[in-house]
Amino acid sequence: MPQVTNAKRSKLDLRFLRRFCHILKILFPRLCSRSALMFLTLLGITLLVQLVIYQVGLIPSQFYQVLADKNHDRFKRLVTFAVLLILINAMLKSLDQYVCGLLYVNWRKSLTEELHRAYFHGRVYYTLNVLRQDIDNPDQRIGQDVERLCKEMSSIASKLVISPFTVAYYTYQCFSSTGWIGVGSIFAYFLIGTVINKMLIGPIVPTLMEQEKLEGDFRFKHMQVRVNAESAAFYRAGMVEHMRTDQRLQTLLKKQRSLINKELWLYIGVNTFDYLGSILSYIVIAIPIFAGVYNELTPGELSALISKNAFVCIYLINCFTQLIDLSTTVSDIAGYTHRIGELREVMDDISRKENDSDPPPGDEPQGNNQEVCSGLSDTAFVLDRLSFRSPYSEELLVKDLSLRISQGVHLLVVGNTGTGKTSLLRVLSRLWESSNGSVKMSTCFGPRGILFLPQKAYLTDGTLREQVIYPLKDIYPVLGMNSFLTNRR
Ligand SMILES: Nc1ncnc2c1ncn2[C@@H]1O[C@H](COP(=O)(O)OP(=O)(O)OP(=O)(O)O)[C@@H](O)[C@H]1O
Repeated sequence: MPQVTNAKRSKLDLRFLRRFCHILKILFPRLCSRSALMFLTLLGITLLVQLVIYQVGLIPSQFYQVLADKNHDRFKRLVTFAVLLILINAMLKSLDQYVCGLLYVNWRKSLTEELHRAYFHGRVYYTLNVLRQDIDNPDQRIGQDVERLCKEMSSIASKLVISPFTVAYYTYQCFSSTGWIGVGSIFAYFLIGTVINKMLIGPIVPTLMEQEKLEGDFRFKHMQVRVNAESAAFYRAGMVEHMRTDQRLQTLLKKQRSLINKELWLYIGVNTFDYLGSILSYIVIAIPIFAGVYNELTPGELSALISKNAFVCIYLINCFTQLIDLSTTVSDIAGYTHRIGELREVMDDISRKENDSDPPPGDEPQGNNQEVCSGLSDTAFVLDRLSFRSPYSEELLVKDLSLRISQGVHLLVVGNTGTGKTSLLRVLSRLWESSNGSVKMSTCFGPRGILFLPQKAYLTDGTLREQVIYPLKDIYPVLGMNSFLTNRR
């Protein structure tokens, strides 16, 4: 199987950016879409949170001053003000989490619906699940990977959206307090941290993608047992199914361990960066103090100033460390983006090929030669020197078959198992392409034309009525079926 875990495909590279931008276009279809409005609301709330946080951050320095002056009245007013700010902060942060939740649901809806549109278009779901082997677990990608991507993105949305503003504001504040040396050293520190983290994320993204594939394989095994529980029970196959399911679990756990091992280095990088950052803030503040810039201040004023400067420097470093802390989330997002991007690309490719080989809409289907369905007709199919083989095999199953299939004429196809009886129906219904010759379909698919009954009965969800009229959504206005092709032997 061509590996989707191909390292070339799964890095934080241009391909990732292209795929991510494509997903963003789906999440924000228009400038005034619901998601865009929610995003703007989030931006507003996060800006307010930052304003309040700034005020809260200045309170300790005011406490130093008030306590040094032993001013009782100002102390009481300051306590009331601090409690009020904390209450506002708590409310705004809760609102921020609430909007993030709504954004997540909205994004998941948009992305899943878009993937569904491509998946159920024409015969894409068949080709993807049965004939294409270059994409693993499409169901998991649509069901789980989309969910996780949207969750991770919404969890970092507010941090990312606010970071340009906070970085700009606290850079200015830090510059006013510590000058170029402070700001320069903090920026250099962030740059080094980013480069190291980018290097540490590198090996994680492909491993995460492999782990997601194995996760899908494991779930698929359980689904297989669930769907075929009765058949397995007739065989008394519990033991073998147990062994095979455990095997998939072991492979998955092995990959998870390897991922955790690789993540250890990233965690070490992130945590070292966090704690070194807190020391850096004091070094930055110490420089002007040792240089004698604040020599004329009283001890009380100096404590208040150190507290205020420490707050702005620590906050600027904190803005950067928060961005670096997002490394693990970014590596997850990159993995999911690649998996969803691959699925979209393969589905688009299948759709394009189907559109190229199918007749234009309105003209019902045909084989390779694109002849037009001419409505109701006595003849269903005309096969002219038709040859076909199974996918991935060079050996012809049927060679030069010429045949007319008409209404009222019974036709029995016989042959040993595996000789291509069902495959003939696959070619007639355009699930498989023919190798040579042509199939002319003179009537249409559906209750007024041709209906294929699959070899294995498919009972879908829904009422009995819905089962009977399947695959129609509603009863056809006038029932008139020209012909049925049944695959019963
Ligand atoms: N999805 C597939 N991908 C690749 N090869 C396939 C696929 N489905 C069937 N084949 C192969 O095509 C050949 C013909 O299979 P087909 O199902 O048409 O046989 P059949 O005559 O209908 O057999 P049976 O009577 O057992 O249903 C077989 O060798 C089978 O392995």
